[in-house]
Amino acid sequence: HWGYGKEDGPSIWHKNFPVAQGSRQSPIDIVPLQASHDSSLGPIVLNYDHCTSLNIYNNGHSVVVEFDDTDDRSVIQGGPLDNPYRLKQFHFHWGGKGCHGSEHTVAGNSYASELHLVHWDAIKYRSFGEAATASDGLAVLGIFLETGDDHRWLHTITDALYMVKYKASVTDFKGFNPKCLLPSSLHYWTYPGSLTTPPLHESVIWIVLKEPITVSEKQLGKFRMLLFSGEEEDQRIRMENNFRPPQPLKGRKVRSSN
Ligand SMILES: NS(=O)(=O)c1ccc(NC(=O)NCCO)cc1
Ligand SMILES: [Zn+2]
Repeated sequence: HWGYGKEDGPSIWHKNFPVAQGSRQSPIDIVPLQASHDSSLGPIVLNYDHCTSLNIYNNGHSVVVEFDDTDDRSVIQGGPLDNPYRLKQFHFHWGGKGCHGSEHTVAGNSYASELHLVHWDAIKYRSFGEAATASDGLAVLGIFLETGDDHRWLHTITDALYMVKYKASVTDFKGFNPKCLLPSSLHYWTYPGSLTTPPLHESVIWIVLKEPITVSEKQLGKFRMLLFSGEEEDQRIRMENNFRPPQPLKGRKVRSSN
């Protein structure tokens, strides 16, 4: 199976997932000065007030908070999107102690971590699975995390991580609204890309916020106590550096909201 190690990491994924060498792969290095400002790009609008988080689980690659996406209770719309897209889950990517772990980079600089809020177009497609294989089926909102002061709301998540230490462990996680994880500005870059993990489907409209949120090294350290490995496995492999490096732009245009 795929992972982030020497033998099963991003440089090997193309063997089982040839689209890894496709024309619209993610993440990318975003070069602000080369992004084209597009005045037709309106603001993104997040309607998360009636969102219903269900559980938090360790899928062996990241820690994921899942939402009830059986109706349009929490959606993202506006910006480059033609329809409202339903929130399905969010998860993180991070580095090892002291080194960086974001997936997207900005003018070659990486952040300590990156949060992905994954949405799908439930107007046009009947399921997440169907949307995930369509060229415009998914919209992922990327938020950079930099280290500094404690984040006042992230502890709700980090306090639950000990419950999902091992791969495939899951626990209830109700009443969490990810709106508390947004920075003050919703200015963004947007470009057509892919899932950043296998199956690497080229089905994502990426919306990457320019402003990072600040979390403490202590809070980020709690993500690193998670394990890639399952409870029954004898090897205990710390979950860290679960990020794919930037991929070739291949002529794609990155647009800037403003
Ligand atoms: N890192 S990412 O591009 O945001 C991403 C989001 C969803 C997936 N896959 C997913 O949601 N599969 C649904 C069932 O596992 C993979 C990568
Ligand atoms: Zn991700």
